[in-house]
Amino acid sequence: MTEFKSLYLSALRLAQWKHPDKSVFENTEKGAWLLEHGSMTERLKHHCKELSVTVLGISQCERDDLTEAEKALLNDEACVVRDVVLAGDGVPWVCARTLMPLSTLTDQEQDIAELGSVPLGQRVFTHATARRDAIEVTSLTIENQQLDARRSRLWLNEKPMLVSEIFLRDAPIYNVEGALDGTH
Ligand SMILES: C=C(O[C@@H]1C=C(C(=O)O)C=C[C@H]1O)C(=O)O
Repeated sequence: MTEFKSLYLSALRLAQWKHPDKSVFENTEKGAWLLEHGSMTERLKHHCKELSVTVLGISQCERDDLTEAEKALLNDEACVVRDVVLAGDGVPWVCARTLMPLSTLTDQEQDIAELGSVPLGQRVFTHATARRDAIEVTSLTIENQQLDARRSRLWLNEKPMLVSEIFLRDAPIYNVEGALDGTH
């Protein structure tokens, strides 16, 4: 799993995010994935029998270690960082890094820092107040593979988290057949 931490998570940390050009993504399968406002977990589950989450690490990121964009999108405060790999039937599909401000992890949201192998989306999107905004995208070339990635802000009880996801080479986002079934 160290490959994921060094290769993919560091690429996510250094990514240059861009606002998606709707004309490029509108009515495309890739756009449907990258601009998904609902649960990515649910979307991925439609393409496998079992979706699993492996936690690569839980750490703390001090305020000064956030980028200016991360400070602006969050509450400009220290965060818990959750690094995971999501796998469909054992095949790694998404590497994800979530910044959770300490003020988000309060009251009913205290448990989110200790989700373990429960997918974050499964916890967040069962709540009526859950919503996603500030979706940005990029393309990352890692080991000669061009991979799609996105960053978005999740809100739960009006408290933010910033989720970055890189879609690994076997992810269904790249599966043209997946577009044929029209389900997700
Ligand atoms: C935010 C979501 O949760 C997914 C699961 C994650 C986790 O368990 O840490 C992180 C990012 C997402 O791919 C989602 O399903 O939309």
